[in-house]
Amino acid sequence: MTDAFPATAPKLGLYPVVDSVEWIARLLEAGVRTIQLRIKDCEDHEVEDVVREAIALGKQYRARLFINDYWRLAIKYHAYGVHLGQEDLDVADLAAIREAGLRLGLSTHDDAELDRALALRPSYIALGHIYPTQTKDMPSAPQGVVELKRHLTRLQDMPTVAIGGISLARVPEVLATGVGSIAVVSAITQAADWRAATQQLLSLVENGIEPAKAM
Ligand SMILES: Cc1ncc(COP(=O)(O)OP(=O)(O)O)c(N)n1
Ligand SMILES: Cc1ncsc1CCOP(=O)(O)O
Ligand SMILES: [Mg+2]
Repeated sequence: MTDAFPATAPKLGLYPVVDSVEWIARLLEAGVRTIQLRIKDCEDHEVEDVVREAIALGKQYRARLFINDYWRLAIKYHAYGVHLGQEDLDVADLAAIREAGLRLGLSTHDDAELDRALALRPSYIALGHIYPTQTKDMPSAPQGVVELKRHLTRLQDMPTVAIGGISLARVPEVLATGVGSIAVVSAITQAADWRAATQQLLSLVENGIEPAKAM
């Protein structure tokens, strides 16, 4: 059996996914403790400064900062973790990520992808997209909360994250599935008042989550 990736918190809580150091800084200041830097379609050298700064901020706030896609830079600057999709798995050096001590989060959309992800023993598994989303072109249909709940039955001892089209109003029905974390982009970045939206999301999603013993 393959070695497991390092553990993360059993429940990751509110998990904003953002595309700049400015967003990382303001959300960490607002109390977010799980966050992802997601900048699409750049070469490593184009994003290196941003990734390095984001990782430094994550450490300053003792936050769980995941780098999407740029796993080489995440290793180079000792990020808390990396988030990879199924296509990324075909090219990333998973052994190097694990040996560097980084946590690994994986995207899944269906049972076959869940099988593949579980076999890799990642730190968390993300399930999506739950609802229609304007933020990313998705080739598949939204899975909805009934399918999410069915998938979660296979993930009893695995930290889980739901993503895709999750608005403040939809949070209660997503949380009712038992998922441990809610990842959002537009619910924060497109909100009329991002600070108020973040506080409302934090109190809904993190109410009742015990502080993790380890990061
Ligand atoms: C928490 C979380 N879940 C899923 C994704 C999507 O990742 P991926 O499939 O690699 O697609 P891109 O984000 O790279 O377009 C995510 N980023 N975060
Ligand atoms: C990156 C990603 N992966 C699956 S859905 C999605 C976008 C989620 O954005 P939003 O929360 O605005 O729907
Ligand atoms: Mg990706």
